[in-house]
Amino acid sequence: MFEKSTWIRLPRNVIVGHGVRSSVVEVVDDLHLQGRPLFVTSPTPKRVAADPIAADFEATGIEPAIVSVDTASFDAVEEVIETAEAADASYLVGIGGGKAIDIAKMASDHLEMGFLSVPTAASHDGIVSNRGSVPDGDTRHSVAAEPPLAVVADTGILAEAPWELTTAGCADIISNYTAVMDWRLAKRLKDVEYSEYAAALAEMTAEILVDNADLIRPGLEESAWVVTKALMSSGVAMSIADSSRPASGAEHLFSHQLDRLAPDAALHGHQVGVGSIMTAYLHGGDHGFWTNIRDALSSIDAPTTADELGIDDETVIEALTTCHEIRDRYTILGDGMNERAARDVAKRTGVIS
Ligand SMILES: NC(=O)C1=CN([C@@H]2O[C@H](COP(=O)(O)OP(=O)(O)OC[C@H]3O[C@@H](n4cnc5c(N)ncnc54)[C@H](O)[C@@H]3O)[C@@H](O)[C@H]2O)C=CC1
Ligand SMILES: O=C(CO)COP(=O)(O)O
Ligand SMILES: [Zn+2]
Repeated sequence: MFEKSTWIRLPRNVIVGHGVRSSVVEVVDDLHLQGRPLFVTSPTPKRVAADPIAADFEATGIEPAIVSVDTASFDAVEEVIETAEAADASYLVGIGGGKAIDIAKMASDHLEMGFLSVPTAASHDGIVSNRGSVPDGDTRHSVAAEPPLAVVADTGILAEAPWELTTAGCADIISNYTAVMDWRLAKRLKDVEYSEYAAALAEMTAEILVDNADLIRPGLEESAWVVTKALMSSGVAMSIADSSRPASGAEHLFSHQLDRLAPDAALHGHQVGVGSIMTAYLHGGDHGFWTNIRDALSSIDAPTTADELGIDDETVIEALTTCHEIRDRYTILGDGMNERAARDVAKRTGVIS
């Protein structure tokens, strides 16, 4: 008897393009959302997006509540939940980088309220996904959360964000190559749940981004367009899989461990990019495709070495040898690398000197 079933949760409206920031009010109307919104943001995104969007709401007689969060933590999620209850908010709007959006996602999951995702940086592929990532004890990876009802991505705002945020988004996408290799390996060795559609979409997204690398240049609004579409597509792959597997393998374990060992040293996307160079090497050896990953990253100005990440060599080795422990996710790292092997891969790929 056939007993499989699947439930794919995706946004109903996705609006991307120049000046679409001013469509948020209309999108809320289209979704039939009533009452007062709570904006979840952080200092710069508040200035560049949340305040002008609040003015649009005020012009219609609705005064949004606003909470500004600085770090991705359960305390911040709690603060948002309390603010939403105190303000009698009926839905949330996450406005900012990955952390603000993740906090909004997790709080809305808890509050059983809808939320909208309004990215101000094309820096990560959680813009659309139904995953939220907040450190919890010894873990640091995404968990199931509320998917956005709608995404409003204004390419004008995204193009004006610091360039490194965009290159981080590109690197988060390029890392899909190794994430999917890890997923296939885990399917073969451990028979984990696997979706060919989600894997193909994640890989194709990386491929299209790399093929369009020439269009990705600082200050070009078209770059924001190309990168944002890729981030959306990668997020959809995660939603199809109902897992971050299509976009997160050992390179993400490495990055999550760096977050714990060297907090705030580098952007998420940049860390996973460097991780991906090394895990590509582990998958393919000397003649593998790791040089393609490295070259794709450097073609869009993303870091390819520990030095460029601002992280010292020994921290890289520590992260490589311990990161398999932070999550029950089988990858090319297997049951862990020893120090000699870790030093060897990091040196051969030029990540450390
Ligand atoms: N839930 C998911 O599926 C995923 C979650 N993530 C999570 O997202 C986070 C990484 O996101 P990021 O955006 O890299 O970090 P972030 O949210 O910390 O943003 C980096 C900095 O850029 C600032 N910023 C944002 N927009 C700006 C603008 N327009 N102008 C100037 N500054 C601006 C932010 O305020 C922040 O200070 C990590 O916590 C990661 O785990 C990443 C991928 C997927
Ligand atoms: O960053 C992500 C995908 O790019 C989310 O993955 P994690 O589940 O490893 O946090
Ligand atoms: Zn990521």
